Amino acid sequence: MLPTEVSIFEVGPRDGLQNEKAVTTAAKVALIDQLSAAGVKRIEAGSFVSPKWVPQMADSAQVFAAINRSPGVVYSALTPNLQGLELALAAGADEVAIFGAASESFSRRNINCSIDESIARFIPLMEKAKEAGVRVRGYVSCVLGCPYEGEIAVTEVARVSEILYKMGCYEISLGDTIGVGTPLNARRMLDAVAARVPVEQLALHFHDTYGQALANILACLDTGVRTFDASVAGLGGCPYAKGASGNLASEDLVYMLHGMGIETGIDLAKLAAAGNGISQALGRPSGAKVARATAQN
Ligand SMILES: CC(C)(COP(=O)([O-])OP(=O)([O-])OC[C@H]1O[C@@H](n2cnc3c(N)ncnc32)[C@H](O)[C@@H]1OP(=O)([O-])[O-])[C@@H](O)C(=O)NCCC(=O)NCCSC(=O)C[C@@](C)(O)CC(=O)[O-]
Repeated sequence: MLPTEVSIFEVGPRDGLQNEKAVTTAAKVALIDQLSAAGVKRIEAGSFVSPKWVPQMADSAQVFAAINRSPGVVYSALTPNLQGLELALAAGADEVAIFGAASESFSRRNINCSIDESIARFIPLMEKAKEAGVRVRGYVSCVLGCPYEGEIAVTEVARVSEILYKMGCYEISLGDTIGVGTPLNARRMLDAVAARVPVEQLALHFHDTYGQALANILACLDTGVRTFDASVAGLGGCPYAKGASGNLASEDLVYMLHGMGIETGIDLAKLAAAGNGISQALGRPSGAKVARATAQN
């Protein structure tokens, strides 16, 4: 059965802007404030990773300090280790996200350790987050393919997802990091993970490299999954995934869902304005088809 409402997890300020060189802190803050004003309730506002690895996110504490916190909005931060969690807590993040992978090669390139080592690193983070009363989301990258290893077994995706879930992550976001998935294999992957983690605790995170992200979501909509990650203006990619392009544009996802009678709580015109604003700051047109369509009218 199709849902009547879903939750959109906005990753543009983090997943999108982690790849952009010249974005000011003020532009990041303006984007986040426009997103909350558009009715977005879950916003990944930054990450507390090594500034040597991702200098674009080095001002995340300043971003958290400057945003105009809207009641009912959860402002989240990406954290790879205990050090990141402590910085995120000091900055006032409402929740954090750990990130692992279903590919050994990607794990090494992205966080400089094996999958097993990453899990060991997450244990003290999970304990400290629990103590602090902060919820933890878990990402699994490369669920439909890896830039270094190619195809990834769904059994490995399900294994890593189940470990993160059992460690206490309240939600597991399944990332098609390089956007190579197509609808039938996206559905097969989700079914395999949902056999080991309750489907209501899963989220889908599709990059749109080959223009398949909406089709993939459509193929998975009747499974019971209720959370979809997307990035305003289609910003995104991963600095450690060669060839990764932007995420699915939030505007295009909201357009499709509203057209199907599925509520998101988001005002599409305001969301598109937020996407246009950050695209202007980046000096290029928005990657959202909705933005292009409405600009022509
Ligand atoms: C994990 C590490 C830190 C390991 O990096 P490392 O070099 O192995 O770490 P280390 O523990 O040896 O520390 C080295 C230095 O980093 C510092 N450091 C250590 N941790 C932190 C921290 N949290 N915050 C700030 N500084 C930190 C630490 O203090 C030390 O500083 P130094 O003594 O050299 O001056 C590094 O590899 C890293 O930061 N990686 C992050 C890469 C990243 O952010 N990738 C993009 C996000 S993932 C993604 O986009 C995919 C996703 C989530 O969207 C889903 C999908 O699409 O698939």
